[in-house]
Amino acid sequence: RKSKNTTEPPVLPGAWPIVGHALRFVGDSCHIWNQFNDIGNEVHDLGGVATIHLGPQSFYIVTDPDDSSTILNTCLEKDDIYEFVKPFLGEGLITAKLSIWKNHRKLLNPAFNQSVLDTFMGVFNSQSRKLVRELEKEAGKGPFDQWTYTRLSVLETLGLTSLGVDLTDSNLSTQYLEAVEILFSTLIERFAKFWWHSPYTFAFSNLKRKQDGVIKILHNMSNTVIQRRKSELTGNVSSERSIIAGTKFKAFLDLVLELSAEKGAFNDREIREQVDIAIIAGHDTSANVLLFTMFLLGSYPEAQDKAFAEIQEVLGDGDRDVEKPDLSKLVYLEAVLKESMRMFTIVPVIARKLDRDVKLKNCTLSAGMSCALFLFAIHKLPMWGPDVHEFKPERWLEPGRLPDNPNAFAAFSVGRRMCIGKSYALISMKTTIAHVIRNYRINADHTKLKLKVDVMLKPADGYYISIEKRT
Ligand code: HEM
Repeated sequence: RKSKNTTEPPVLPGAWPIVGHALRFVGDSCHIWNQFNDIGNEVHDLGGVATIHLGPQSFYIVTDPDDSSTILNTCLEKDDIYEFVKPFLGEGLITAKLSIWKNHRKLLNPAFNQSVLDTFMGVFNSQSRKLVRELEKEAGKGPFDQWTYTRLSVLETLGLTSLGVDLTDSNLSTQYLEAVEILFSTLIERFAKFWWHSPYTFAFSNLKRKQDGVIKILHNMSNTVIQRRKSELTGNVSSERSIIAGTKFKAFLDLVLELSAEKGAFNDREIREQVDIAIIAGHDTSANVLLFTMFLLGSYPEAQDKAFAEIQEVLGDGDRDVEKPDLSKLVYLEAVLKESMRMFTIVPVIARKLDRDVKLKNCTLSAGMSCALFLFAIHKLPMWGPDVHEFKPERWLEPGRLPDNPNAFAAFSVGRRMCIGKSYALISMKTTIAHVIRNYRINADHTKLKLKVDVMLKPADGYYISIEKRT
């Protein structure tokens, strides 16, 4: 494409005729993750912004935190690459076109208000206790994969809080979790094969047929959730939680249903899309951060001892619930979570469509182009210090240890399209870890961890830890 822009960023060396850099991505999801890392380093060496070509398509890659923040604050339109997931998520918040997103985000923000989140503390505690009970069967028995336990727990918690439905009794959740994994693997396979980027070529692939099958299972889950909640509300079974006591706020699904019934804000398809987004964005993210965090605590016994000591100091020796005032006192635990998200940025890359020319520090990006923001690479820049590759929760607490740059941490993204569930995630994760660490000593070995990117960053061979009951 011809651009009038004369200050374009450099092209990453090594492009081949016609295919450009696409051959770098030929391989499995571990290989793709390794390529992301290498490309992140190469782009950093080129000044933090560069262009890559995947067949006929070109992407800017950005690893500079200030440039990344400029883009995220200027361009709110999601890139065409998000079209891959639209058969599943439609115009839900994550994938929505800007014109739809503006209105929907404004309508849905109140469902994540602090007053709503406060009312979830009971569920966060009871679900964490349930997880602790479930884990008991693994205590003292050597390494096990904590994947199923934690993801199921987080999914059920999301059901009981934002969605207002009890999914603890159904095997729908287990089926759903398996389908999500398959969907993510099909998305990354499509990304790696640029000739399938076009919906016209993709339509003829076996991969598309496989994807359609799992999307049916995923939509079955959201339709079931909506039906259950609707019938509960009509039967007035749980009208108590429908309106959060003492506030004008409602939890997510109740708000969506109310806005639909009273203001026609969402049609049936849009209700399902919002529920799909809430489930996928709300469970897989927090569950992955929890899994990586437990893994890291198991690998760094000193950090685990410090976290345990803090939990005992704040909650006492007994077994009481984590309450709202405790959350702000669990400062080391918060540092552990942030450091875990820095080390393992589970949403490693996000992308925007540039709807205007964007002037950055050393170059200007052209309107109409795609731009991938390498959040994981920002978290590994030399500005984090010589110990950038080490797990050091202390860096979040000791003055002068963090980069001066406020854009250096972007695990929840930045700007107006950043994560709507950030506070929900932090509160629920803190509560869960506090209960788990209070009950078990974790052991793990991070040196054996092999990573892959399946849309989200994940371990290639499972999240193996072992646990011992604390006496
Ligand atoms: C530790 C956990 C989480 C992490 C690291 C995380 C990260 C992110 C990131 C990086 C984005 C931006 C995506 C993009 O620009 O393409 C995002 C968006 C979003 N997240 Fe989260 N998230 C987490 C938890 C949650 C939870 C618990 C919920 C809901 C209950 C949630 C709901 C959403 C939604 C709806 C969006 C789209 C926002 C918009 O475009 O307006 N997330 N999240």
